[in-house]
Amino acid sequence: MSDQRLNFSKILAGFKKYPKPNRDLEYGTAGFRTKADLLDHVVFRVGVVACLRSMQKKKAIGLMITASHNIHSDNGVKIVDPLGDMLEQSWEKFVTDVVNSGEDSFEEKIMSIIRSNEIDTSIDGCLFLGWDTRPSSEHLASIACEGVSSLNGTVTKIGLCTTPVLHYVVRCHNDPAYGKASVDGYYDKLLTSFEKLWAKFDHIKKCYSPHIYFDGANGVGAITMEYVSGKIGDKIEIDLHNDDIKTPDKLNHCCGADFVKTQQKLPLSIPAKPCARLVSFDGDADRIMYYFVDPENQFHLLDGDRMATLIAMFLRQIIQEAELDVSLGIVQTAYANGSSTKFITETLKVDVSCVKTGVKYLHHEALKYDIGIYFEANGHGTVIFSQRLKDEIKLKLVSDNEKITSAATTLSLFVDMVNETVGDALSDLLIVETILHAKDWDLSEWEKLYDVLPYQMAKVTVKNRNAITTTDAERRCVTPVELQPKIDEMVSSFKFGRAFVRPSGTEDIVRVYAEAVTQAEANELALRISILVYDLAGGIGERPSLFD
Ligand SMILES: CC(=O)N[C@H]1[C@@H](OP(=O)(O)O)O[C@H](CO)[C@@H](O)[C@@H]1O
Ligand SMILES: [Mg+2]
Repeated sequence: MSDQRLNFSKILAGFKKYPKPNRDLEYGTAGFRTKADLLDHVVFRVGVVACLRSMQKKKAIGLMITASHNIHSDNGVKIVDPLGDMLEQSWEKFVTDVVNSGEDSFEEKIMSIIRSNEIDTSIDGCLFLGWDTRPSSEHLASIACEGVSSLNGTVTKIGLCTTPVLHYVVRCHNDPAYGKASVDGYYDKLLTSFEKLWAKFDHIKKCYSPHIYFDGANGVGAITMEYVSGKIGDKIEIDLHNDDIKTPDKLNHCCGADFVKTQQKLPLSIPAKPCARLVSFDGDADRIMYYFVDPENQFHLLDGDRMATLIAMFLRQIIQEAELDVSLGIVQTAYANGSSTKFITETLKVDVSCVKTGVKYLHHEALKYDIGIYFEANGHGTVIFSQRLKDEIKLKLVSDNEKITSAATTLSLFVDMVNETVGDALSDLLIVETILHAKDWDLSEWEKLYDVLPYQMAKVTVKNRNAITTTDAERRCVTPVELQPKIDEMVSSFKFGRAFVRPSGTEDIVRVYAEAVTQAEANELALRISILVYDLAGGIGERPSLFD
């Protein structure tokens, strides 16, 4: 181990320059995320640890500065592992330890990471850095660079980009067979395969309308779609809205995928044009929502569950046509609507599994299938394909049977249109548009696949949210011990009732989810469970009330 790189005085200088406030932070499902002005010390230290991770893996690592759908004054940082996936879980603890350490203990913490991971510190750390449109992002990115430099690592700045672009570029740098490691390479791969697939299904359309109204959340997704619109505008006309990235406080304000999903209503400035196809991205363009307003002015949402089922249905048919013997499965979380799970198992007859909230859990589970489709209900998801599947497709492409080669070509183009590294709103949009176009469907046809059960989500503030622990993919509560029996009793009095509670990984609250046969009952169940949580798990602030 050469100690030349380990110039602790350089790291110490950064620790002194960016002092840590009193409050400790934890690397959660979304990395570190909080008020932007509390993050200087965090990004410096994350730069240091990410550099160590790069040395350990002898591969490039990514750093993304974003707080996704949060308010403009927040920010955050996430580490991307060499294959473009989320940081391995064992390292979440290392990075948390360093971020929270004092000036007197950081050296020991860093040495312990180096020793326990047998890191050869003579290796050059290599990082790719991206950031979103937030006013604080560039400043934080430059401090992250200082952290990396303190270990003499090198940084390639991708600059302003979506989260999925950064994941993609990191993957391609380490695995050049996956694609060209640049923003242009990303667009080129996705859009070229989209155009070719489009041409395969270019028959007369009765139902599919080549027009979408797009909500960019006034974030980086708006820039993406402006570019994409110029490339595919001859196929889909994209009407851009919420594309003001110059006015910071507009970011995610009453718009974006998270707003649409949680509020179940139109975002600002999207026209309530009956039956038009409406789409929202979130602030860093890794989530997407489809929705429409019917002629009676009712709002209809097509969320992550809907996308997973649409994709499974399409791919199941193509793999049958290509005569491929491969496994196909969908991965969901407890937030997936009960009707979607029923439809997948009983009608589609596709394997479905449920995992804990957080994309890393879904991604990991999806790796078990040749085609693993994973989506959180909130619109974050993608599809991953095994090497075995990719090899089988190649064999089918040279089959003598025209139907088989045609299906294999479709599948091969589909694979290239997917950003397998992480949920990607653009890739998901291209996938959904391709399938709707191929099926000649509008959103109401898509919606007819199954009826969703009305649901309600609520938040309860408690003294210590970690007093709530869960099991069975967060569907059952273990502590406080008296809570789950009471939830069971409450749920049993509601037809098709289902409910669960879990501590949020990104906010200091407990989340409550309830489903029932009518909206009024789902609302009531959510409220009753919220009161249980408040009473049994140390609620603070105002007690949820049935009469407010
Ligand atoms: C109900 C919900 O939407 N939860 C979100 C939210 O996590 P919480 O742990 O619920 O705060 O943020 C995560 C990171 O973006 C995302 O993966 C997850 O789906
Ligand atoms: Mg996001």
